[in-house]
Amino acid sequence: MAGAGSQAPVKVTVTGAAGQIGYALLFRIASGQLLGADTPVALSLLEIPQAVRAAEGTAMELQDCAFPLLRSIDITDDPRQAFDGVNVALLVGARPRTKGMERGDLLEANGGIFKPQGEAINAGAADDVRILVVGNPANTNALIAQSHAPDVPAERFTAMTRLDHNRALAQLSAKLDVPVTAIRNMTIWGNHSATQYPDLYHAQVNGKIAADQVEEEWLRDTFIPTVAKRGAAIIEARGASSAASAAGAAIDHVYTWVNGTPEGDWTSAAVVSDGSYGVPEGLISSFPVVSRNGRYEIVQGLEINEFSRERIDATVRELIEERDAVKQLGLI
Ligand SMILES: NC(=O)c1ccc[n+]([C@@H]2O[C@H](COP(=O)([O-])OP(=O)(O)OC[C@H]3O[C@@H](n4cnc5c(N)ncnc54)[C@H](O)[C@@H]3O)[C@@H](O)[C@H]2O)c1
Ligand SMILES: O=C(O)C[C@H](O)C(=O)O
Repeated sequence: MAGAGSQAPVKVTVTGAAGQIGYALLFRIASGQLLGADTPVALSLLEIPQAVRAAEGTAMELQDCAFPLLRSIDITDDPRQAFDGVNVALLVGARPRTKGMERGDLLEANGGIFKPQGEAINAGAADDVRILVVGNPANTNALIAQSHAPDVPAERFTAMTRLDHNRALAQLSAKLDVPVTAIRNMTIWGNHSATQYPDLYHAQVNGKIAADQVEEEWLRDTFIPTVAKRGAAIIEARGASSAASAAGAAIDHVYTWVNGTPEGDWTSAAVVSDGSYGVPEGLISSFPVVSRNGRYEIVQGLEINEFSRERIDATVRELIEERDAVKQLGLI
C-alpha cells in the first residue's frame, strides 16, 4: 500500500485565509485533521489583494511548523488559480454586515464574492470536488455559488450548520450532565441564523428520546434560543465572532463527509433539498444527514410533530425570502 510519502496531495482551497477562522483552520488542515493522518495536502489560500500579505505571513508560520503532510502552499487573489484542480473548497471569506447595511446590501455584496467563486469552481475544480460554505449568510451564499456552477453536481455544495449541531450537543450534555458521546441523532433544521431549529424530538440520550428527559419549558425557552443565538452571544462576549469553534466545526463537517457517520448516528449539514420534509427543492437547508460512500444523504422518514413543523416552516420561510431576494438582485 502506498504511504503518505508517495500519494498525490489533496488540494484544499481556503478563502478568507487571512481572517480569524482561517488562522484557526489552516494549521488543523495541515496537521491532517481534515482528511486523516495518511493524506498529504496542498493548500491554496485565496484572499483579497489587501490581505495577501497577511496570508503570506500565515503561510510562513505553516511552513515553520514542518507538518509532514503539508506538500505546498499557494497564495493568490485570483479565484481561477485558487480553485484550479481543487478537491476540497472551504469558502470562509465573506462580506460581514457593517453598520447601516441593509439585508439586501449584504446579500448583494456577498453575491459579488460567491458568484465569481462559483464560476471559478465550475471552470477548474476536480471531478470529486466538495464545497463547504462557512461565510455568512452561509446557506444563501452556497446557493449563489452553486447556481453558477452548473457542471458540478449540486449535492457537492453544502453550508455549515455543524457548529450549531455541536452547540446543541454541548448544551444538552451540560443540562443532563452526560458526556456528549451519550447523545445521538441531534438535528439542526433550516438556516444558519437565529431562526434555525435544534430538534430534541429525535435526539437520543443514552438511547432514550432527549425531549422526554428535559422540561418542555427548558426546551422551548432556554435550549432553542441559546443554541440559535449562540453566535451573537459569542460576538457580545469576545468582541469578535466565533473562530476556533467555527474552524473545528468545518473540520468535523468535511471529516464526516469523507469518512462517514458512525452506525446508528447522524449529523447536521445544510445540503440541497430534494423536497424532503416539505423544504422546497433546490434550497440549501440544514437537515439530519448521514454520510455514506463519501456522500451526504438526507435521513428519510422521520415523523415531525406540530411543534417541530411550525419551527421548520419558519426557518425555511426565511431561506425562501433570502433566495427570492438574491433572485431579484439577479444573483441566481
Ligand atoms: N457558518 C458558521 O457556523 C459560521 C461561524 C462563524 C463565522 N461564520 C462566518 O464566517 C465568515 C468569516 O469569519 P471570520 O471571523 O474569519 O472573518 P474575518 O473578517 O476575520 O475574515 C474574513 C476574511 O475573508 C477575506 N475575504 C473577503 N472577501 C474575500 C474574497 N472575495 N475572497 C477571498 N477572501 C475574502 C477578508 O479579507 C478576511 O481576511 C464570516 O462571514 C462569519 O460570519 C460562519
Ligand atoms: O458571524 C456570525 O454572525 C456568527 C456566526 O455565524 C456563529 O454562528 O458563530
